[in-house]
Amino acid sequence: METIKIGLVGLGTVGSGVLQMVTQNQDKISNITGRQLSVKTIVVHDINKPRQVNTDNIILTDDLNQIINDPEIKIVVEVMGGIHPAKEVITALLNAKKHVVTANKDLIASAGDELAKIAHDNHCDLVYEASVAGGIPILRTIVNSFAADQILEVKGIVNGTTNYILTQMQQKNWSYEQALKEAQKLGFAESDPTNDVAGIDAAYKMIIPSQFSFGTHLTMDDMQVEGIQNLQLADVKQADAFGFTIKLLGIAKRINNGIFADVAPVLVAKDHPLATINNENNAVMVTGIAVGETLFYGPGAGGLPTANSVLSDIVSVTKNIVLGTTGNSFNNYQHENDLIVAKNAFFPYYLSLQMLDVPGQMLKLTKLLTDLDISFSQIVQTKNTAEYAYVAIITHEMNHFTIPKLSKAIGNLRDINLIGAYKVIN
Ligand SMILES: NC(=O)C1=CN([C@@H]2O[C@H](COP(=O)(O)OP(=O)(O)OC[C@H]3O[C@@H](n4cnc5c(N)ncnc54)[C@H](OP(=O)(O)O)[C@@H]3O)[C@@H](O)[C@H]2O)C=CC1
Ligand SMILES: N[C@@H](CC=O)C(=O)O
Repeated sequence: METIKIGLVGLGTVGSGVLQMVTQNQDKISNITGRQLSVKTIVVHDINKPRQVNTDNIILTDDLNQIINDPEIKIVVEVMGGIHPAKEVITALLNAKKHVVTANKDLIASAGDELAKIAHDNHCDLVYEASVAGGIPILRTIVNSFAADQILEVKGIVNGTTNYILTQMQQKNWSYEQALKEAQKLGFAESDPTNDVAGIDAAYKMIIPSQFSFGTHLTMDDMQVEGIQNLQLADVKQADAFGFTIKLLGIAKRINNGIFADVAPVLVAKDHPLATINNENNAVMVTGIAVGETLFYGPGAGGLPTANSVLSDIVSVTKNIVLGTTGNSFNNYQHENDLIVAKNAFFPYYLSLQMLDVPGQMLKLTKLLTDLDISFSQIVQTKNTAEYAYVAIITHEMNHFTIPKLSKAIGNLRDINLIGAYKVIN
């Protein structure tokens, strides 16, 4: 049987999982594709670093040219991460007529269109199933299974690290720092976890299925992005008392002819399926006009789950090589949407405030809310410190542009502070 040689760029959490899966699943892969696959060369940053996987009979190098100039290597997996030099690496690989599989959401969200054109011009495949929600096969599902339906909304938990942290904080009372450290040890977090906790990793990921779903390329500037770094344990507990679990959610929804997209902590009703997604697991809910609500669940991070998505891409590229059908875009749907439609987005909100505990304060607060047309269904006031009270409110549906107005109005006061303002999903 003919063998297709593979190159890897990166041998960390995901690269090691890919090497392990290619080695251990030979029989099934060759049965399906009619080709043997074997990893020939791996490019890493530091060739002297001890490795947790067996690299016997594999060339381990820090020189990308050993892949670029090797005509035997047809498919290259980029799992080094980051935007630079990954962009230059993938460009060079495509120009050298290598098919590329990547798990790099930062890069695909930022420069996916440009790289797809380079791939097309070189008759090469560029595929990236693992870039969104790790082990959940969501992108190919949207391409194939939602090909004819009109997608109205894609929302979900698409960052494993933050979901792991929130779960440990909620269920085990771990501190934020303790939970983050463990997520790093387990290989879920990015090498610099800032993007995870600040919601940026989730925003990069939301850009990709949004493009597949709505045909419109969002950029980071089209989205409001808020992470979990400022989330207070008091709000986690109060949300729980109100009957909600706080999750970092990405939401992209069609409103009239436009798209609303953001990433932020959201209070999710405890009986909503997304509230039950714990640890590093992710879930993506896709709502189509014809099909209604669908939910895709699985591990969103980790070596082997992510490697499984990479392997599904490798198998698909291999089939294309065998059939002579390489060079087609992963996603073909293009559609003009107005991106600035967010003014029509309405949600109930959870507001938490700290205010000086003196007579007349509650009246002052409710007047301030009324002036902004904010009405509410639940309000709780508890003693916080000797001087201050903590107030938590669930509002009726309101325009999300009201939040900056509220923040500004409260910012002018000395005796009331807005601590948190999070959307609520029932
Ligand atoms: N970890 C996860 O659960 C998931 C990760 N991803 C994505 O997969 C990609 C890889 O992530 P992960 O495996 O966690 O990352 P790691 O940090 O564990 O591994 C990165 C690898 O890339 C190598 N590398 C870094 N810079 C260079 C360079 N300039 N030249 C050559 N090699 C380089 C490193 O080499 P060395 O070992 O010598 O330091 C290392 O082997 C990222 O895009 C990430 O966002 C996607 C889904 C899930
Ligand atoms: N750091 C990411 C890894 C997968 O994309 C996450 O935690 O989800």
